[in-house]
Amino acid sequence: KIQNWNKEGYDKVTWTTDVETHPPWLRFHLGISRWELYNRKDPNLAQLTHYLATQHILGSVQKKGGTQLKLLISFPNYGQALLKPMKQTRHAETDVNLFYFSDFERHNAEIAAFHLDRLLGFNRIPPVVGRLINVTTEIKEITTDRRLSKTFFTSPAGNVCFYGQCEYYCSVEHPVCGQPHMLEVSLATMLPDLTIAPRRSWRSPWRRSYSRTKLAQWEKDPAYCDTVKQTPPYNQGTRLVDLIDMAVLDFLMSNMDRHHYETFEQFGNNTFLLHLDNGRAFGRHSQDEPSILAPLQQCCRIRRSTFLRLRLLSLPDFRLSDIMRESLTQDPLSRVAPLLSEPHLSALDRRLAKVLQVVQTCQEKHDDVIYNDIEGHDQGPRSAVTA
Ligand SMILES: Nc1ncnc2c1ncn2[C@@H]1O[C@H](COP(=O)(O)OP(=O)(O)OP(=O)(O)O)[C@@H](O)[C@H]1O
Ligand SMILES: [Mn+2]
Repeated sequence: KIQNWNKEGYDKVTWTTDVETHPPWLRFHLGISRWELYNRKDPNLAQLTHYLATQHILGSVQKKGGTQLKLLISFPNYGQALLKPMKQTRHAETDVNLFYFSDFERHNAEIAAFHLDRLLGFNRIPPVVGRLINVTTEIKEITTDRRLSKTFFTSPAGNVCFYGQCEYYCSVEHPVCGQPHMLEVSLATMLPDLTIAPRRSWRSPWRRSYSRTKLAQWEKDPAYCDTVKQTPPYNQGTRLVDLIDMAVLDFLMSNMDRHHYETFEQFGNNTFLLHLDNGRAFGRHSQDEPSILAPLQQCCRIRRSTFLRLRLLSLPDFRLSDIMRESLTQDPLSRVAPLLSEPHLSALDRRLAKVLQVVQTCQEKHDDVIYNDIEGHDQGPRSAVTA
């Protein structure tokens, strides 16, 4: 209907202060709290991902920031998404001779990370959904980005490809290709603009060296956590256990690339940590990377709520691999092929057992391992099991 569209293809804005009139992305933005990005029971979540997966794409341009190629997608209701393309076949394991900092990003890792983070009860990753897009009609023919459009070509196999302009892997040797037009991508809901909700970026104390030859301090000093514990903001509140939550998430999905994390500035230091950028997770299922658990192992501390959730997910009736498999079937791309192969799903169970083993070893040596974050809080389903 012509009257509902202005000339650029955007919907007519009819929002008022009434939430009922808001598009899902705006509800999501307005629902961000000091403690979590979204409420897991909020029906808007399904709406939001449904819109990302189905709405007409109005604009596709390259997104600046970061090192690998990604696009910013615009929708008629003024919503936006961060697109990461499929760069390697879904189940390809990372080359054993590639360093973590040379690994390609995986679109299915972004999707699976969102599901895992939510099932762990964290709610710290912006909702992500998979989509099959037409590279020709939904990027090439509509982009206003000259730097991007210059990089399109037809491959020898007759597929439509592009590579964009960025720091790593943006070259004709690393093309992103449709088949011949259709391409699997991940679409992450965009956070509120930085002008509205500025974020602070923090370097992780357990950041890797990003060098072929050097070790980071935490890899050399077994008492490293003692220093961190005394350093603001880790010396107060939940920041240290939040970092350990992040390490647990990363160990489960084998993400070695957590160099930074972000927080919303307006909430100060007393707030949750955003788990952005999970594209290098789920690269390998046949091996685990114990060093990712260093924060837990070295600090011997974990939130009670996290510990209880992990124990629950290790029980046969709530097995992590089973609920992940189930959860991932809600994603539209699961119709093309499962988003995580069975070996990746069983790796989750194996790693979960390892996390619980580390906690147990800690408890044998210390008596302040479990950080009680539950007392005085709403006794939600997380407390269904007692420690
Ligand atoms: N959902 C989102 N909404 C808004 N901004 C985002 C979102 N996800 C990521 N960003 C921002 O985009 C930037 C790049 O994203 P991302 O870290 O995923 O890319 P990258 O190429 O892997 O970056 P790097 O090479 O630095 O690890 C980040 O600085 C982050 O602040
Ligand atoms: Mn990255």
